[in-house]
Amino acid sequence: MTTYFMIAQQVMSAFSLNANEHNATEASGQGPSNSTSPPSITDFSSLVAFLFSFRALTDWLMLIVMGGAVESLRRLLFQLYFKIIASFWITASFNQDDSSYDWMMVWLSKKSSWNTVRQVDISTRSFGLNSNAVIVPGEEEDLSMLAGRKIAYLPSPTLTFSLWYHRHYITINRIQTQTGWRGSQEETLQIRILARTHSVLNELLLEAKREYLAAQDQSVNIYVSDSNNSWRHVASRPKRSLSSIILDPGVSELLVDDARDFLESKSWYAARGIPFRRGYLLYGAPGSGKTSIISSIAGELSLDVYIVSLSRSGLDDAALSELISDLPEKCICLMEDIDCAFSQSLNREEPPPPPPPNVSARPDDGPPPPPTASKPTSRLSLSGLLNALDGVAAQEGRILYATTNKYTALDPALCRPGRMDIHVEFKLASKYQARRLFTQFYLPIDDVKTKKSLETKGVSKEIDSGYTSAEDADDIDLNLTTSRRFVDGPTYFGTTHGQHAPKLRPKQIAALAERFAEAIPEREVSMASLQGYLMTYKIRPFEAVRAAHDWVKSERESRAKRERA
Ligand SMILES: Nc1ncnc2c1ncn2[C@@H]1O[C@H](COP(=O)(O)OP(=O)(O)OP(=O)(O)O)[C@@H](O)[C@H]1O
Repeated sequence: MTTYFMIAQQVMSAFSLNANEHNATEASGQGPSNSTSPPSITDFSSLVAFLFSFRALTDWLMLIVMGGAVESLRRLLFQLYFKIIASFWITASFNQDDSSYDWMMVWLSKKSSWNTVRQVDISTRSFGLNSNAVIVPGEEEDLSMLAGRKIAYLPSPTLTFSLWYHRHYITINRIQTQTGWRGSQEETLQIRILARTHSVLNELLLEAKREYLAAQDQSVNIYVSDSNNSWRHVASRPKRSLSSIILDPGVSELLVDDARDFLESKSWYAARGIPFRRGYLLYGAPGSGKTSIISSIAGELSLDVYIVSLSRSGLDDAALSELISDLPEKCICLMEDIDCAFSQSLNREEPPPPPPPNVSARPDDGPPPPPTASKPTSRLSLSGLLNALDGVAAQEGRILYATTNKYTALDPALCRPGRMDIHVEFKLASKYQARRLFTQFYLPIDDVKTKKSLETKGVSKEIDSGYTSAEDADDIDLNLTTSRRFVDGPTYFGTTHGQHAPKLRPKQIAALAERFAEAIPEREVSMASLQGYLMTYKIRPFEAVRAAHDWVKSERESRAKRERA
């Protein structure tokens, strides 16, 4: 320590000497010099010599060691302090891309404490919900008819919020981090709970998940793969009842029962060492209900649907394998139009198609060449697809549905059991289907049920069933057309929603449906076109029956024209 005093003395004496010299110069009348006069060389050299003397060096060393020790101690104390504090807290982070983030955001948005917070974010994001789980109080009554999107309070990302949950103090932070140079942001929700054990976090998570799923009970979640090969939630669709899809007798039951049985048989598969996977190949005519039945089954079994678009640009074997292995344990994986995944036929034995004819070589007056297949956009190979379906990385528990209109174009390896366990053909409409579609179209069972339940609750208000209340259908003007010309109003074609169909008695509908089915030839038109036809007669069931013969004739003609072309 004495060294420090000596150094200080040396420095002081050097400077005081300098100052004396400076004063003396000014006093002698020579005025201040422009250049600052340096301290004398002997003083500096003695100072430097002193600073680097052995005694000084040991003192320096001691100073460094002591400083280091004090700093280490300070850091240690702080670490200890944070560890002690952290031991009272449980911190959970929820990444924006994960479903749990949506659960928590919906859970938070429903906390009444947001009503009193002074700084909040307002959001119209539904977090994957179709329902009114995310709303600002009072919105339901005032704006629900007008607002397509519900609004909610969310914690502002700039502040830390706190609330009490089951007598535990919780702080909430929304952390936004810049992820790319293009300014894209990633958000993490961080929840800290003042608790010693995880039980309160478990409770909170289960509550959030339960509430979320309850709000979502009436919808099916749709996920698609994005360009980064990760799954992104894109929509929640209302569940479609199985009875609304009219297939040949037994087909719906076969598909649903088999899938349900599969989901309950995990241990059976494990005991026999068989991969716990199931594949269904739905093939046949376009517009025959393949996609519709899959979405219905998803609703029936409460499964999310993950759509793999095989023709997506940039999708290669590795990306597909990554996507499939990233599927959740129980879900539906849907590959639509599996035959269109490749530019070439999905048959390994078939040679590739010949190159398109040279345009200049074509005779000028010759017929135009047949349209060539569109350019391949995905870099997927058949073996890549086969590996993704049942390779080592393939996800257990998933149900695969593949649809195609060209069954014979598929490679046998793709269709073999283990990859596609059940193949179901979807044919063009039968008379049975036509009859049931007609009945369903003009006798909406759900509306009848809703009306009944409202009546039993004593609600006298007439509900809008989409049907006129004419009791006697025979009184209806059957020649009513959907095209109307008002004196001053617009001219339009189609059926406006305000126009209602006559309310028919079940017996009348059955008789009409029978006549309608007689007019529809067996397996000639698709269910989708039948549905389209009935839509044009939405309010005119009698006319729909009367015009059915002509419609079938015109359908045949246009099909023949298409085939000739
Ligand atoms: N069997 C059916 N019962 C009720 N509606 C049907 C049926 N088949 C088709 N539809 C209706 O036709 C439309 C198209 O059906 P969907 O997309 O399910 O057919 P698809 O067989 O998947 O056609 P594609 O092979 O062209 O994809 C839907 O609006 C659906 O309501």
